[in-house]
Amino acid sequence: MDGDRAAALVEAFEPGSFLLVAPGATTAATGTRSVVAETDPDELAAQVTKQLVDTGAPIAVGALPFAPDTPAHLVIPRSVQRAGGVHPYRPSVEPWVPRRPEASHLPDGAGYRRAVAAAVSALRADDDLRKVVLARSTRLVFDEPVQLARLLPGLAATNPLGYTFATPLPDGSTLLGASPELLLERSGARVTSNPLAGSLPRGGDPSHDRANAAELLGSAKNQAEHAVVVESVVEVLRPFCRDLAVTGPSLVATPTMWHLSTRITGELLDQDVSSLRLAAALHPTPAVCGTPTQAARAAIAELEPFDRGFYSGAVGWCTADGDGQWVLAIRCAQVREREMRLFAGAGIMPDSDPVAELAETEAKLRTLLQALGL
Ligand SMILES: C=C(O[C@H]1C=CC=C(C(=O)O)[C@@H]1O)C(=O)O
Repeated sequence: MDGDRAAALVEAFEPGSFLLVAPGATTAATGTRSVVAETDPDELAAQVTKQLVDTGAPIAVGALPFAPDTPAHLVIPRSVQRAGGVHPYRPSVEPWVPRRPEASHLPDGAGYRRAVAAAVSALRADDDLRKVVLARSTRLVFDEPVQLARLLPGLAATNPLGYTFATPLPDGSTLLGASPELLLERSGARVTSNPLAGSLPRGGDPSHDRANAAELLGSAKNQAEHAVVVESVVEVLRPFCRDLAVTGPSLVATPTMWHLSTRITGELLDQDVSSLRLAAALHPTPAVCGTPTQAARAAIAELEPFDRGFYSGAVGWCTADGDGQWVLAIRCAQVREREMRLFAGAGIMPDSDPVAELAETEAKLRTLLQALGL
């Protein structure tokens, strides 16, 4: 059965290789024929297509970073295996149950609330600045190396609607996560994006949970935060597509969060434009950066005390014909030996409440903390 094949791919994961477990498809890639590391989006897409054509490899896989001056890390793999969806999925590998790690936070809770308050002041003082996404990072140090192969199956199993991924980074570390958000998918001429923005944590009991969902749908702040993202995705895709259809917003749930979600679909005018080129054009959407992009980037550089690296970039794959799937690198961590750096951000609007935004990042961090049993 295809589900069994997909499960076998998930459970055969080895550090250094690539895995993307999407709702209807599982993609695994191992080995490195070559790496494309470019900053310019046109050059990146062109080089990846050329290498795919030259080598005959079925797909390129990898990650785009957050910062525009950091090169992407795209790998032409030696071997690719693909299967359908894995869900419903019960892992047969024993989960990794680490002993409690040492934890440190950058910034700490008070520091994050101060950064949100500063962003709110900037947003209120400047009519052009509409939204800034501020992130924080939690560093966990375990007493043994992180067991990626025993962590991934559980992460995939508990996120059936999400995109569970692991991808190698240029410094030898791994980016691992379970993203709820599809940046861009291209299949032939058909293009789909599914921006999420505007969130509330899931409630503990069913009535609290339903109340949070209703509150999110009725929240003017969250609807405005969401609209900014949809507007930007439509604006970027419009020149490439005919017949853009926008459906939403509706609610989607992850195990830890409620999100506002809009589905945007279109038909490509020119099929020479690859999924990678489109993903690079969309990136960074206001779901991870803010709007306008340059001003939001400047605010992030001033208010976030760490380099995002590949967090809030994109992870995915692309064929020589240009088809592919790219998801936002969120609900993720960078893993190296005994260390995991988790990241979570929240969209800050002029009426954001620092306490609520901190709680939102705590809930987002739980995607990985729960998979670790913490
Ligand atoms: C930036 C993150 O989430 C984004 C995606 C969905 C909802 C978001 C929000 O409501 O703030 C964020 O824009 C993250 O999880 O680190």
